[in-house]
Amino acid sequence: YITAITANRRQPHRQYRNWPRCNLSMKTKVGVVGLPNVGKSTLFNALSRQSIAAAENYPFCTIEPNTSPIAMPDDGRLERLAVMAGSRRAVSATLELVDVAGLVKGASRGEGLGNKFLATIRECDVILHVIRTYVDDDIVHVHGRVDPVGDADVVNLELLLADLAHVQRRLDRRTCNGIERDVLSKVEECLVEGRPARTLGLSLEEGQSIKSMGLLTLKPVIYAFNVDEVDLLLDREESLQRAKESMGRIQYCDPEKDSFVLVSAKLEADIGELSENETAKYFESLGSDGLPDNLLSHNSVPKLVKDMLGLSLVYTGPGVPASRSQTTKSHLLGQPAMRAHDFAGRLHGDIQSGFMQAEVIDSASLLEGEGYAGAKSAGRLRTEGREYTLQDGDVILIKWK
Ligand SMILES: Nc1ncnc2c1ncn2[C@@H]1O[C@H](COP(=O)(O)OP(=O)(O)OP(=O)(O)O)[C@@H](O)[C@H]1O
Ligand SMILES: [Mg+2]
Repeated sequence: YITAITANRRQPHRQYRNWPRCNLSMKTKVGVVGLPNVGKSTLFNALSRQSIAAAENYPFCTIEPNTSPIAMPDDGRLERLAVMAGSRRAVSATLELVDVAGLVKGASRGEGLGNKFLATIRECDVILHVIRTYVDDDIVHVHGRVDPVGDADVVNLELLLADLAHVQRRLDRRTCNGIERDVLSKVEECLVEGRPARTLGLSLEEGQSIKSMGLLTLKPVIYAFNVDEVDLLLDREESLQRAKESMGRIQYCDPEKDSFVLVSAKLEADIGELSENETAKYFESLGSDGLPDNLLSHNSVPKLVKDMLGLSLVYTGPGVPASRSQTTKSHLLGQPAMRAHDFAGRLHGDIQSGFMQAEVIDSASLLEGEGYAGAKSAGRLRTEGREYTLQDGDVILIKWK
């Protein structure tokens, strides 16, 4: 194996490790959220490059959440490193995508599928908020009109109200004391003013004290503007401007941290079913010569998630089991980046306890040169100790006894 791993610092407590009924999945989850029938399942299928989720033209098509792993794109580094290392398999780091049921006005009070799907979003680490901007009279819009900013406001307000109710319920309890009470009071004030909790910029300690609440408005948000295929292909600049302008008008958001991406879920779903030849013809019929790679959602969205969460890809191998190639949550807690010694623990307890030193080189310079042995004889490998902080794209070989 050669494996790409996103760094984490924590292991579940030994006592819980094999406890089947406890959800201790440490994968980073991306929740696809939005009004009914806006294209969430279509985008989910495009991102997972499979047709897992039913995506039909009627609201509440999705009820039970669908989940699928999505690979972290890395500009082909993993594949090239695997060839260089002569690995039989290359295992990419993944994120877990969760396709949630549509949300409607009043969801925080239990309307629509209400609380059930809110619980699903609580378990996610990032929200991918799908907004319909394409116009198609045949596709039902629950409000009967296409209104990206209005739609986003409805969803954001529901998330905010759900958090407010959740926080107030907790504050009513006598067991809520000390730092937890202080932080929740601060959050309550912020929510009452119509600002999501993430605008507070809580410290690490403050964040930890209310972590178990799984507050929805504390999660980073990426807005996915689901545009018409022609707009994406031929009017990209204009669509981008329109999306930027909409971002400026969305309420109950964090104008500084929230980010956005343009997608055309329908276009990607369509081309996913065509052969290469048919795809070329399809683009020709739309007056375009193709879709640049960086516009495909499975390239753009995970990259954005990676940047927003500050995840880093680290390569290791051989001998590391594929199951270790998981993207984990601990980065999200704002902890300092991972050190070589923590990383060794991620691979195996014995490797951590026997840690001697690490040989490190960044993948770009390794791929430029003549293989690992070549890099070593040219003196380009660094020897680092246990305190070394891993950088994005590092290739690391840990020596242990
Ligand atoms: N960019 C687009 N242009 C045109 N049609 C689209 C686009 N994206 C999605 N659609 C269509 O919208 C319809 C609804 O899509 P989908 O089922 O993915 O929505 P959803 O948000 O998952 O709905 P629900 O909340 O009911 O599960 C489908 O018929 C799909 O083909
Ligand atoms: Mg759906």
